[in-house]
Amino acid sequence: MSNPVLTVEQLGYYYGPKQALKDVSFALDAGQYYALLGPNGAGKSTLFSILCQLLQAPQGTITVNGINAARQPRQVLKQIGIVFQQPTLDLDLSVEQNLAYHASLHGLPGAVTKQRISEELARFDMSDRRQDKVRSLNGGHRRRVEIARALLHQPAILLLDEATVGLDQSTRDTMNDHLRKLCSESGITILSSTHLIDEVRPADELLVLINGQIQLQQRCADAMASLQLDSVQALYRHFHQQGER
Ligand SMILES: Nc1ncnc2c1ncn2[C@@H]1O[C@H](COP(=O)(O)OP(=O)(O)OP(=O)(O)O)[C@@H](O)[C@H]1O
Repeated sequence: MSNPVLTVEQLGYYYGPKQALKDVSFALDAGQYYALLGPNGAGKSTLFSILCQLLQAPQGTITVNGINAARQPRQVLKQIGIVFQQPTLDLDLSVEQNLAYHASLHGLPGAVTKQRISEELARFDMSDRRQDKVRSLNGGHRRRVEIARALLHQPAILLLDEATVGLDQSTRDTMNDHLRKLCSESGITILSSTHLIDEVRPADELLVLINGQIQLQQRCADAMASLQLDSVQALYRHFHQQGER
């Protein structure tokens, strides 16, 4: 039987009269890469803001590793790492200082912090940039540091909100390779939102969110096969047209 790391049930959210999420339900398994695909305005950022407790949903239930987020919010936050759409590193601090600050917010002791920083920077091939100011890094390397930072407290789930926006194609490809490897090697679950169809790979688990509603949760290749569609683009078009109706 599957034992989901994250369960979302019947989530709803409104901005005034505008309903941004409607009856959103899904479950994520450990060690999988999930692509959350949806056009601008679909509700991806709203969903992420609720998952990391920046917004409170008036409807629905979120459970992480069996812990109810409404009842034990801090316990759940410890299980979640997030990289926001907008960069949030301090450009005038070094890579290490940025990471150490995050570790202190999570209450990690000094020795553990040093070791985790070494491990995460090594994972992203960034060890030699540890003492450099973030300002001196290119966009792709800054993103790597943000992802390393989000992993320092060893969350079960990593949320990436359009994390590859603004990066060139080859940097995006490298980043996407890194992220899939992270899931298979470390057992972490990644939920990565994007409106870029070419970021989704046939082996990914796919969640399609349109107009605040989940239209599909299935392995991308399986969904293509069952609908007899020959590309991720065609699959997305299919659900986009359905969502517009
Ligand atoms: N603060 C807000 N006040 C009013 N409406 C909002 C607010 N934030 C988002 N919305 C609306 O809620 C809906 C969902 O927005 P959201 O930003 O979650 O979508 P998204 O899929 O993340 O889009 P994008 O890819 O453009 O970031 C949209 O219709 C948006 O206009």
